[in-house]
Amino acid sequence: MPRPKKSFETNNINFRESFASLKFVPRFFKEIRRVNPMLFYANVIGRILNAVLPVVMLWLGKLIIDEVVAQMAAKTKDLDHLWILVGAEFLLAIFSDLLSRGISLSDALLGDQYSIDTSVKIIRKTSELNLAHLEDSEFYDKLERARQQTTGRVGLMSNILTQGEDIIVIISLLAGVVAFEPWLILLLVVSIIPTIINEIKFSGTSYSLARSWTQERRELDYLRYAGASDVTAKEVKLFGLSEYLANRFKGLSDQYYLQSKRLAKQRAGWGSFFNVIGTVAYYGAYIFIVFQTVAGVFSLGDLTFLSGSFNRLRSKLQGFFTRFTQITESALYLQDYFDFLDMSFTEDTEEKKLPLPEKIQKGFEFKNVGFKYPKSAKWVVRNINFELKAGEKMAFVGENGAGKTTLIKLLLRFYEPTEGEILLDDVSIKRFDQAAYQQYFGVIFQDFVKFELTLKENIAMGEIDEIDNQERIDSAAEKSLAREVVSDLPLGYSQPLGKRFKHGKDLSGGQWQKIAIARAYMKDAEVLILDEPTSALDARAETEAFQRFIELTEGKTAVIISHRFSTVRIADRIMVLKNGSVLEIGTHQELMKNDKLYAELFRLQASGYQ
Ligand SMILES: Nc1ncnc2c1ncn2[C@@H]1O[C@H](COP(=O)(O)OP(=O)(O)OP(=O)(O)O)[C@@H](O)[C@H]1O
Repeated sequence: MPRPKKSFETNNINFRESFASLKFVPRFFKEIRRVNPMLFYANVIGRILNAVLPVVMLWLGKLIIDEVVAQMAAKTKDLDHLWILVGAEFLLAIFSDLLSRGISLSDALLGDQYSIDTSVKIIRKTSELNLAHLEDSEFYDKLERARQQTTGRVGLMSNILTQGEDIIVIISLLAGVVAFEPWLILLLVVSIIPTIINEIKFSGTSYSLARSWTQERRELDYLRYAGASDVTAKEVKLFGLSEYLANRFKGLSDQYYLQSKRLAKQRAGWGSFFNVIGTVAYYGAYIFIVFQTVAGVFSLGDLTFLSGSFNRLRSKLQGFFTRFTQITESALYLQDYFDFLDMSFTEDTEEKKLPLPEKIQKGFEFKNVGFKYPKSAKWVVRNINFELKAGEKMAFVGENGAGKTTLIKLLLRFYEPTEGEILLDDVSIKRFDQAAYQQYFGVIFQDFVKFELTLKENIAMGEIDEIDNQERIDSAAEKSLAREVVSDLPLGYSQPLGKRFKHGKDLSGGQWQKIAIARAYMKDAEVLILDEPTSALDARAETEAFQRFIELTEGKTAVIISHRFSTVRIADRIMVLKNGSVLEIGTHQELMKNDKLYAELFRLQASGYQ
């Protein structure tokens, strides 16, 4: 389906809004200073020194020329003073060069450290989010904007510091010019006004364009990934999707390119026009200075000092305003970043949190639980009533989309029920601290993560603090049948998994699952949840894995979701879900006797094996 043409003008940011974003700059600098205080202060001091150098150099230049002219006219020449001046200028030139290099170096180092710091902050913040955020596309846009510009923020730092430096340069040059000829300031103002108008005109436009395209940019990233990644390569090749994906990518990028080009052309066009006006004003001033020199009011040294100062002032002021727009624009990204860091994910209940029971006494109870996903009007589950008793092994079965995983997400407090409540030992689970409560569970989801790290790390992810506890890792691998995977691999536990990195080895679906199950055993959790963890195991391995699971989790509470009835029947009780409601619940024998959906599905599967 062709995508409608997109315009960004509707949400264009104006100058006032751009200006307001500057309020984030102090916080930004506090963060940079915290990253490396020594380097930061060295940078600032270096810049202050660097700022006074231009006017000192110009002044020295003027003194040298005046001295040369005086010596030319003198009968007996005495060049000592002149050489001192030239020597001083020479030393200053070397110092200035070293200083500039030192500043660039510290900019780069500070920038690198700051960008590491922000990336770490973003990763940490993302872990505070709940699932509702992570499944919300608007939220992703925010995250994308916060993540973007990590390097842009580094540019922002040096831009702001340069701006401060330039303010000192401008003040010192202005003081010099005013001391000679206050009149010139008027011409200076005239020469600079066009630049200001130009900058105000375009302020915020690039940011607005980028912002209005956040979602599309994510789409472009995705298309790039879908078209060129090891994960999708098989299907892209077999179904011949490469052209389709490339064209879709190109179509969307071209739209962005065209808008961006239009903006760049407008900017360049107006910029050149205003610059011509500025140059005319500058030459007006220059002619004035030349006339005054010819008339004998100014010396030759004054001429070089004034024309040099005026020219520098003009370019510094122009740079000041252009940079100002760049700064406000980057500060808008800064706002996105701080907005993201400041997002509050704490629950709004003020009630004091209760301590979790050390051992579950009674178990969990779902009381009239109903749930709709955020922004969805559909009840995914409703009127759910059941108990998951302490120490019980319960299986959830039901057709695709019946709501099994959703119940698990509610039990884990990834979402709050829309109606009803869930109790743990007769206390609403909302009363416990969320993070502590979630630590209670060891969970393997059907879409568990295949970390492209070493095999050992993949198992240890279940309880990462125990990564050096080889005994525990061995035992988890033993219990989950992952031992044989370890011994099959040339590097054993140190084997990098996946194909992304050097020496990486990919595993079969079943081998990955065994490792994921080991992760669950790694954690000595009160409650274990396995959401279709054995779907890729062969029949023998699956039966063995489940038998072990039941034996090894003796006394623990567990929920298993599976579509294989031969497995499910081992559970203490089975809950059958249909269209978001509990259809029946009981032991295998009870449900067979009931002769409803469970019995029907069981027989259907059993007949398939005959
Ligand atoms: N994040 C979500 N946002 C909106 N709807 C969702 C979301 N996740 C699941 N659903 C919907 O909720 C319903 C139940 O999904 P759920 O994953 O709980 O089913 P399931 O019984 O585990 O299915 P399966 O056996 O296929 O894994 C489905 O109709 C699905 O479309």
